Amino acid sequence: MIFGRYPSRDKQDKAIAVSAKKFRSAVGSDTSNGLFGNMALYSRVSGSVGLITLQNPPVNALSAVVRQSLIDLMDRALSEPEVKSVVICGQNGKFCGGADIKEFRSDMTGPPLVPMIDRLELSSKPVVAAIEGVALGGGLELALGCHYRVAHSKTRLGLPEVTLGLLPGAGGTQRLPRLVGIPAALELITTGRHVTAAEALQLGLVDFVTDHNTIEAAVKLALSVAGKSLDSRRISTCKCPRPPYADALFEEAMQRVRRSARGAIAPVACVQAVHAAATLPFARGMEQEKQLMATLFTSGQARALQYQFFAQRAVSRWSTPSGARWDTSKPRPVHKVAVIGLGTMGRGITVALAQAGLSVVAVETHEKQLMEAKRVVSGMLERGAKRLGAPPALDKINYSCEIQAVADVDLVIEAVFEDMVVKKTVFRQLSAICKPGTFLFTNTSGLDIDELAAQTRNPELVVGMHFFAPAHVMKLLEVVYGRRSSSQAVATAMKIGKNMDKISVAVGNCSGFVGNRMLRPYLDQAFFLLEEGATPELVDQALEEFGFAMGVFRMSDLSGLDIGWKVRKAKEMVSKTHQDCRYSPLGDLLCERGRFGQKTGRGWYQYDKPGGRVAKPDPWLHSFLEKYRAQRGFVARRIDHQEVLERCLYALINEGFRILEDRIASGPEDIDVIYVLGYSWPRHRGGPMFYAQMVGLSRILEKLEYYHQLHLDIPSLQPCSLLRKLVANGRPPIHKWVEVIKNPHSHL
Ligand SMILES: CC/C=C\C=C\CC(=O)SCCNC(=O)CCNC(=O)[C@H](O)C(C)(C)COP(=O)(O)OP(=O)(O)OC[C@H]1O[C@@H](n2cnc3c(N)ncnc32)[C@H](O)[C@@H]1OP(=O)(O)O
Repeated sequence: MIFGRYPSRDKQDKAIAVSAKKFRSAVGSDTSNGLFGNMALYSRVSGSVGLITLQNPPVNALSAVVRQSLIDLMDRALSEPEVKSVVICGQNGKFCGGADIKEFRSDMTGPPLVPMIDRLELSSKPVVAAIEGVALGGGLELALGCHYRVAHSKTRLGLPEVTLGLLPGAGGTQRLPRLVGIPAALELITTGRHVTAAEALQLGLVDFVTDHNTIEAAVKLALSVAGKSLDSRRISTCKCPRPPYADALFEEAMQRVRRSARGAIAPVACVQAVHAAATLPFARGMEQEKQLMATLFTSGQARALQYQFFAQRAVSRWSTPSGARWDTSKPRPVHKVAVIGLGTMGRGITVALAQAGLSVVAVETHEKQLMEAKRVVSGMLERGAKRLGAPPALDKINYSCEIQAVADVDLVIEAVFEDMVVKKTVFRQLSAICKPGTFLFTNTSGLDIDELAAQTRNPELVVGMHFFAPAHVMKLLEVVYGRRSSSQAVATAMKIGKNMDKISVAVGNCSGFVGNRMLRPYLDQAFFLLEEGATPELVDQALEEFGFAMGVFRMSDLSGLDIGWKVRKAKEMVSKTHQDCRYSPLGDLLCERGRFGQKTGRGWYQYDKPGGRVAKPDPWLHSFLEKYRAQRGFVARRIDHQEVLERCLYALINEGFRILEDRIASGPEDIDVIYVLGYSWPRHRGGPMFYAQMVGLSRILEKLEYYHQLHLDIPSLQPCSLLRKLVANGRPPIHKWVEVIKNPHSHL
């Protein structure tokens, strides 16, 4: 099976995994001292080197038992007179993925990391870290407490705590700037970026990089430095290099994180902690780090970010209401894929597939458009390859004007225009042309998968793939199963998504699926607020202060008002009279006046020219809104940010509960991952469903009831029965909601 953007990585991992074992047997290690707590192994190698191997699969996280084992084994190495130096490594080719994040949810027990690392650094015998696979967070902080660091060339290193709402609280904020300097430390700690071994070497983060057996190289180094002075090797005793422009550097870093953090507090605390390293002695800097960490550790933002970390992993364990599951459904091998339609989405999908190592047949019916697509796709591949330092996968793609060219592929991704009639025609053609068993996937943002499947001979082979633009960049993929999609088709779509380096979420078939279905009531509320007296600026400001990258109107201008207009016209919403149910024609009226957003230079805002990007309030729009309100009997009133957030977000959340109730998403994590990765929901707020839990389900229910009473003609404000049920069931924590959904009589 050709799967994986990094086809050799598994092999490499396996090779590294055996290296510690092989090394021990090659040098004739003495493991008679046995295992300690099963979380770290001690052996003596090459006569005088104590080798400690962390053993906590899958990533050798520093759980309480591992920390205790490490302390015990270090004491042992120090007490054995034959041992002159120590090497620390991790089992299965992974040095250490950091602290055990699962432990953060409960009261922390076991020995704390900070004194453990301090003691390690104080050791009279040299300690060498043999770093393979990953050294992240507490794992890298452990390595920084060692006196030497040897890394395998394929290792990734970093301090990603900021992405979990924390800072590197085991001395990382104090040791890293002393080792690599303030500018690099600031960048790495505030972004959480992983660096390659080559970059780590350049920065001075590691002392030596090897392509061969890392433990062998580390032991060799340990033997050579035994007995030598460690004075200059203890990072905590080094002075933090402070460039003359340090103040400006911190000022600039603080401005940068405030601008980009969208309200997240951890990046700001990270800058403050590094500032302490630059200005205070080590011990006082550590106190500062501890204080800042204490605030972050118990914050709602940290809980939200850690929830999102696990949610992004949990979505791969998909299930459907019919009983299909990730662990019982096997994907079918796929070698050759066709993409039909090379517009913006088709091009991005082609790039993502080729980068994943798959052979692609790219089809566009008109020669001129095909050539243009080829030029653009090649450019995208070349730019991507330059970034990754790899050759571009140009030879993976064959271009064709003939749909017959797809006859022998294993899988087709149709990416033609978002129009049911056009897509149905293509599906009928595909069903006739493709070899038996070919999967037929459609890229759509909300069309009915069952209707398309009904055009084919084998509806079980049809699945929806909702890509997000740009398709080769965006991490999210909604995999949409229809009523008749086979579990193998779903499993294959999920696997292809993973190969394209995406986080795929399996969802059921309904209008708009999960993401766009929830967006509808959110957008409606924004329009209604304009009718009632708000301006686009006010609504956008409230949403951007909440943490969205862009407010709803700026986003609408960017993506183009005409897109939604076409959909509404197709659904005959524009021409229909809306009697019982409130409908705002504001978007339609703007489109009728040619105001499509940035592309026409006018939309909810004005721009200096068509294609301009800087949104400015538009006096024309304000007077248009005034006239509109007067004509339709709306009396403008003062609307504050709180109402904007409650109306827009609670309506969206309410739809999320309906989606759970309808079993379109199998759990709240699916919705939250979709919203964070696809709709710019602020990650530090976890996602809409996690946010609902943080706000309190009773409050959400109460507010929805309140607004629904005021606006009986807006059904989306009517609290859904699942929300009522959860409140009636005592507001269980988010991970227990599914029990209530599956068993409506549950009292948990
Ligand atoms: C007072 C406190 C003092 C000090 C605090 C120190 C702070 C830290 O160290 S915080 C942790 C910092 N580390 C990280 O953020 C790394 C997180 N992990 C990853 O980035 C990746 O998992 C990876 C290590 C790069 C491996 O990636 P991959 O091979 O793609 O596997 P995954 O699917 O991501 O993970 C496999 C499996 O392991 C679980 N896991 C990973 N890291 C941790 C961890 N640090 N703690 C607990 N569990 C971890 C992950 O959840 C997966 O399991 P699932 O069951 O599938 O969820």
